[in-house]
Amino acid sequence: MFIPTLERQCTSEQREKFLPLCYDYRIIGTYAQTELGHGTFLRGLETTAHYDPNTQEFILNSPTISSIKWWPGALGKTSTHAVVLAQLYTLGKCHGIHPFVVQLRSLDDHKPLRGITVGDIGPKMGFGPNDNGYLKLHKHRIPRTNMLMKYSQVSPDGTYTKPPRSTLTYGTMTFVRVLIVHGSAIALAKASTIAIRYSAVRRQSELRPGEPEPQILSYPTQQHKLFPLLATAYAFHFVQLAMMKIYTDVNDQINNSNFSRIQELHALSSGLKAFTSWVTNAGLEVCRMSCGGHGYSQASGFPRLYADFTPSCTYEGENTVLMLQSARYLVKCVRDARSGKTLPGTVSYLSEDVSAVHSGGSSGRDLSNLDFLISLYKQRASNQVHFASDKVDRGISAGMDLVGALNSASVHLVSAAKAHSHYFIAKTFVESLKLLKASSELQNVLHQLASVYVFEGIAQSSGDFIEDYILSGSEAKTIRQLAVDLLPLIRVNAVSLVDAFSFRDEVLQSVLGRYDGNVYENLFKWAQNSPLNKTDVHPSYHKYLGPLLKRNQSKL
Ligand SMILES: CCCCCCCCCCCCCCCCCC(=O)SCCNC(=O)CCNC(=O)[C@H](O)C(C)(C)COP(=O)(O)OP(=O)(O)OC[C@H]1O[C@@H](n2cnc3c(N)ncnc32)[C@H](O)[C@@H]1OP(=O)(O)O
Ligand SMILES: Cc1cc2nc3c(=O)[nH]c(=O)nc-3n(C[C@H](O)[C@H](O)[C@H](O)COP(=O)(O)OP(=O)(O)OC[C@H]3O[C@@H](n4cnc5c(N)ncnc54)[C@H](O)[C@@H]3O)c2cc1C
Repeated sequence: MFIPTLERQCTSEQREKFLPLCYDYRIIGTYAQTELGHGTFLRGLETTAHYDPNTQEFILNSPTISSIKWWPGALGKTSTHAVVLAQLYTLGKCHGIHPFVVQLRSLDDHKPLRGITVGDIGPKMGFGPNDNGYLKLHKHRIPRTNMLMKYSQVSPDGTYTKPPRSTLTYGTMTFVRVLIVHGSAIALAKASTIAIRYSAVRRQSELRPGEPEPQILSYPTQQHKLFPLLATAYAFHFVQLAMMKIYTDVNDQINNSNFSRIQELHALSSGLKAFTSWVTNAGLEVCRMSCGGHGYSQASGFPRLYADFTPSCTYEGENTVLMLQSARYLVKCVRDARSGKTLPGTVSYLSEDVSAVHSGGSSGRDLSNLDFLISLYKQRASNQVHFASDKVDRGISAGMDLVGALNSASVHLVSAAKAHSHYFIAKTFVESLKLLKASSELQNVLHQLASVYVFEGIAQSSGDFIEDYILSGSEAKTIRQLAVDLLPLIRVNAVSLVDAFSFRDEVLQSVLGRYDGNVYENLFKWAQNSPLNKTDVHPSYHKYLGPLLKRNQSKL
């Protein structure tokens, strides 16, 4: 995050000064924004940067215990520099959060500089090798030119020039949220690879006396656990491509001072980061548990995969908060649509009248047709957004201010943002396959994946579709059955579909997911390396177990 922030927030002179140092690894940096007391509420950050026109320096301070920077990756022991987000004060006025480059450690002996106290925040659930750290600043001075001044400036006499948009400071976070969508796709693909390969190797239970124990991948329940997640990994692959394209297009516009789509990008990236990381987080656990006891071993690769992925739901914007950000924009779009404004691409459906198109219960609708089902996802999203938006309006009519009305409707706003994200993902998956240049056989297999993703997505949220009369109960039941009917067809290609992710064994880090499937031999070999097996009799025997046993034996 250090380098992308410099790339996006530096003037051209600052780029020339800082970026070569980063690219050549002459300095190592981190992004120090979060504090002990604030991670989500950025306007509440307490670190201060007071401008001293006499020396043309900023004086940085951590004025309170809660202002200590806390969590930034590699801050504790590794980084020599940081981008520090601080409240800018100049000529006695506060101008809000701004980014500053701060050197933390000497480039000679790596010792912290004067006014800098840094350290590791202690063991965490995962990311063991990463020294997430703390930073306490005490009257630490940096040159005026260390404030990143692409969008806002402080002149030598302390005069402040404000940015075209205050939220341009938040640009790096949007970029990393887009990366996290990619991270979700990768994590779920890894977990699917491990679980499906292992399920093809593992044989368990005797269905009928005398019959060989079947591969657990042959059980419909195992397929029902794993194949929708495999399909989701493929869906997220196509979504992250679409998301990155939108990000790149909007970022190019921003670089040409066209800020017209910055809100749409923020809302989409927030919703997709939250949606994909929540789904992946839950999916990793389903994959682990589908591997039985061996899934719980470090040898499976799941414990580390989960411990390292799960903070994706928290960092870079806590998921609930991001869903609320997305929903806030959707509510604004409903208002804009009602006042006749044209809505941008990813939200234009909110100005369509989808209510009459499909009333549930009419017979003869082709429930296996993906284009038709995507229109139902659209209707569900539109209904939920309008419902939540009407709740906000009713709150305001009842005398609340906008913030109060948004807060009182926030549970429904999160549901609406989830439905919006889900619609975008399902639509993107189906549309991406149409554009794919692939053999008919491959198209057929991918169509099976898209179908099971779309069917299962409705089955798992059928209440949404039934409550709004988008589907009748019997239609929802039919779609649930369509998903189950697809499972044996996907079974045929399941191992090939995870092999297609082509994770090397060294990357997958899983004995269960080995490409050669030679699990038991390698589990036994892996166990030999357990530290406890260094000696046949563990030293602790002589201190504890031995004396205990001997003492009790003497009583016999
Ligand atoms: C190539 C291979 C790749 C391989 C893939 C593998 C990748 C793996 C993943 C990557 C590694 C991940 C490592 C990351 C480690 C964690 C780093 C961190 O956590 S760092 C720390 C992360 N920390 C966080 O994320 C902190 C989360 N908190 C926040 O972002 C903010 O405090 C807030 C958004 C919640 C509120 O902000 P506040 O100032 O109170 O704003 P208001 O709510 O009052 O809304 C005012 C207006 O601003 C608007 N707007 C807001 N944001 C944006 C935006 N970004 N833009 C545009 N607009 C934005 C908003 O819509 C509204 O508009 P309107 O309605 O008025 O028109
Ligand atoms: C592994 C890891 C790495 C990290 N790396 C970095 C880094 O490199 N740099 C950096 O600056 N930070 C980093 N962070 C910090 C991270 O960005 C924050 O933890 C994150 O932004 C969430 O903020 P918080 O911890 O204050 O949670 P909080 O915001 O306190 O969230 C706690 C609860 O409050 C709820 N909540 C908060 N606000 C609202 C609201 N408005 N409406 C409804 N509910 C709300 C949330 O939904 C959540 O359930 C990292 C964190 C982790 C875990």
